[in-house]
Amino acid sequence: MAEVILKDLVKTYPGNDSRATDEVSLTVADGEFMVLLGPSGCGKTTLLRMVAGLELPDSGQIVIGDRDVTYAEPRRRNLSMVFQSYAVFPNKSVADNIGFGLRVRGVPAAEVRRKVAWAADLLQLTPYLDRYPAKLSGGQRQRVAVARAIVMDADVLLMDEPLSNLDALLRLSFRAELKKLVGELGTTTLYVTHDQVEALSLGDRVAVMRDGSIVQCDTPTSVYDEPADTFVGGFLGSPPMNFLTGKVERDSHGALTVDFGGQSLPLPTSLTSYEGRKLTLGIRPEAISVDGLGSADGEASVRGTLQVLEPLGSAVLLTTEVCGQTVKVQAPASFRTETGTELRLRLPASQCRWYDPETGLLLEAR
Ligand SMILES: Nc1ncnc2c1ncn2[C@@H]1O[C@H](COP(=O)(O)OP(=O)(O)OP(=O)(O)O)[C@@H](O)[C@H]1O
Repeated sequence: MAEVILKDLVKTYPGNDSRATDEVSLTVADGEFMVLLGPSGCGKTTLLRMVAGLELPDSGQIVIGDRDVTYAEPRRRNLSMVFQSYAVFPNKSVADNIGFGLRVRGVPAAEVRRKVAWAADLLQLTPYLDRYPAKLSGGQRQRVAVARAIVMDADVLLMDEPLSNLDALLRLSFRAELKKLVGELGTTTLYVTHDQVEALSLGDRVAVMRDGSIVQCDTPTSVYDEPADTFVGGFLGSPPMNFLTGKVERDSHGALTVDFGGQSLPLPTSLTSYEGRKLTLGIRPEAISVDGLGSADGEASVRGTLQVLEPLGSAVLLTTEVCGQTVKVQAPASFRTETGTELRLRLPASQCRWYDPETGLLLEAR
């Protein structure tokens, strides 16, 4: 196990104008499960491949443990990788697949057998050790790929979308298995995904990437509850955070409010410097309560016209319109009302995040 330090990593592929990674710095603590999350093309895989030694950075530094491995060959980095494609050898049995790396390394046969049995047991593959991959399910095949990676006793485990080839149910069960396994092993892990639910469920911390940079790196709770900018708030969550832009104005009593076009909310006192300027409110669909459904008194509210009601089983999703802007609300499963109805949407101040609409950055609101 080891700490991984990435410092100012820049990578530009030949023929591309923009940088695939743009001065990315990140420290992954010893034993930490770090998820790299972001949309397609944001540079996640490039970053992982540089850590693995499969790509060399133009500049910057990679330190694993106490060694600078920036330009070290992949096999000198003591890490193992699990890729999106199962990448198991079709002509080798499960046992031979799992033990392959150890045999290449010259580990004695008895030791290989012992470690294969250990990994197979952990990943519930013992009954399949003599089978060939063609006769395994997708989930079992992916477990073989993970088993092959963990037997290597690597300092660092790198995983690139390891669950993306699995169907939804398998993905869900294997995600939980993987979380348990990596937690037990305590290996420092870098895990790439574009699936936000996977990122939130697996990561000790999540580094959210955009256009070659890390925009926010924090615990799943923090990136979800306090998105550092409107991109992160809009990327995480299904449906994502609502954004409503309004102008800071004084009402008839002289109090500063954010006016969304006929309806307003009180302005947090720390944002009075925004008088006369625009502000964007960010609020999660599940943080909004609909009038009459047990919400506390004294909360600020706006009126929203119900446009669509979608029952989702465990909740209903309401699409409402507030001053010409769309606001999604997650209401209890039993909630029913006609479209066109005007609803009172309560927005607890503790759940409201405020952003500068020009920079998209989170503002400290008190
Ligand atoms: N071998 C390559 N040659 C040229 N450009 C590349 C190469 N690999 C990646 N890129 C470009 O670098 C940028 C980052 O790609 P990368 O694969 O790291 O993104 P990603 O976030 O992992 O995306 P995905 O989720 O789609 O795999 C993209 O613009 C991509 O087109």
